[in-house]
Amino acid sequence: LLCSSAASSTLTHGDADAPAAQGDGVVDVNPPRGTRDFPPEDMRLRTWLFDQFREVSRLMTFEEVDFPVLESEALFIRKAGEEITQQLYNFEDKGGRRVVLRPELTPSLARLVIKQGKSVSLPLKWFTIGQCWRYERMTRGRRREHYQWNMDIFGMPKVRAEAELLQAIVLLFERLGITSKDVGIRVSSRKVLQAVLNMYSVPEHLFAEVCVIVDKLGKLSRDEIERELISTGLSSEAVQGIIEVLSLKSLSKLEEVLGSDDDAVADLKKLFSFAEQYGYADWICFDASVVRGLAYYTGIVFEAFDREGKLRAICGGGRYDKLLSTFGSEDTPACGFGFGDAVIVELLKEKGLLPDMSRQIDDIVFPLDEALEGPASNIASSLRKKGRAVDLVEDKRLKWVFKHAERINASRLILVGSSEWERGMVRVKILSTREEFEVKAGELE
Ligand SMILES: OCc1cccc(Br)n1
Repeated sequence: LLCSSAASSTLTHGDADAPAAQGDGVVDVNPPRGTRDFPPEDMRLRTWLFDQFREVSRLMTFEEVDFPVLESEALFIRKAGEEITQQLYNFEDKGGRRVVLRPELTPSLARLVIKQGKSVSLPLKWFTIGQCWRYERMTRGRRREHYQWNMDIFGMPKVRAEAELLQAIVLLFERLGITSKDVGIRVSSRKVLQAVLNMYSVPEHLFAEVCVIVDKLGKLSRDEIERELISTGLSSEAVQGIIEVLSLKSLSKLEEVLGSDDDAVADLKKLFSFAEQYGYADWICFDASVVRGLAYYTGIVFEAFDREGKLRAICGGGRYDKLLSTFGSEDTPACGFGFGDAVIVELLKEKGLLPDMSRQIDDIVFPLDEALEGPASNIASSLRKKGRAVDLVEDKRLKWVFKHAERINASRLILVGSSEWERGMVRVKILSTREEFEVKAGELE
């Protein structure tokens, strides 16, 4: 199929059913820009990572849910200027419906909670792992898709929910061999910002927009942030007050500014005391500058970062008690996080923690001549029914079979040869010890 003259990554096509040709009749075999293929070795790594996500979800007794990658655009139309809503992978389907490839999972989770209505009892602890999309001008060459593990708790109004979610994140990191020396989790509350805006009588409807701007602290210059805040109509005193409070890194300082009976202070003190009991206090730190970039957060917010500061946020989340009413439903307290599949792999590479992802199988069954292909099928079949992963090989020279066994880390090589078969036997080679012996075919396990 490969066109001899074209580069190896292109295909020619002869027949009418072949994919539409581009340019001079060759199809680009690369996936669409900003997206990834997962050939076997990459897929083994991804499966391993997702298995860790699932195991932590099991330990935390979260139930897995799923929903379509395709969602109604209406679920993501928000006016706060978030990057995520400005890069919607949106289009009109053949029925004239406005749809999107979802950019995040929380709105779908919320939609499903609303749909389930009274049929579910609270609190709900749900998780999902799903591909999310954004259409970003490829100027920065960034990816347009990634997979996210989301853990969300509905119907738990107190900071117990945040404490549970933080434990899930720490359990995950520890399973991957990452320590609190490698990663920290910055924790704050949007109620801090709410308190400051109240001090300056900033109208409620500006809250989400101000959060989205303040989330760019550290990404944009302070002047740029101040300009954007002023452009929303905030006074320069309010802007200075926001910047000053959000630079606080100590909870006691925050208490001095906001007072002990402030909601944010009470929530955070409770959360940090829980952290001591859970045993993950050395992972978390108060940082008032954390607001996260999603408009719907209303309370505690958090994000995990690599302490060397080389990477983007590893995961992040927070409380969103008012999201459901934006979909016309009764509000239900809610809290969750998203954990992407890309930054964590960059971190594991940095730390030399990528697991060995080479193939491993149990047995290779190989008939030494054509007349024994039938018995070889029988042997392979019975071993598979006993739970052995069997690669049935034929039409190959024995030298190739030994190389193949090494390549795919087979534990045993089972040779079906005519002299042994006449006596009802097969020859077994244990590849790790080179041990070799005959076994009755019917007694192979
Ligand atoms: O984290 C924002 C985001 C959303 C969808 C796809 C990708 Br890649 N990144």
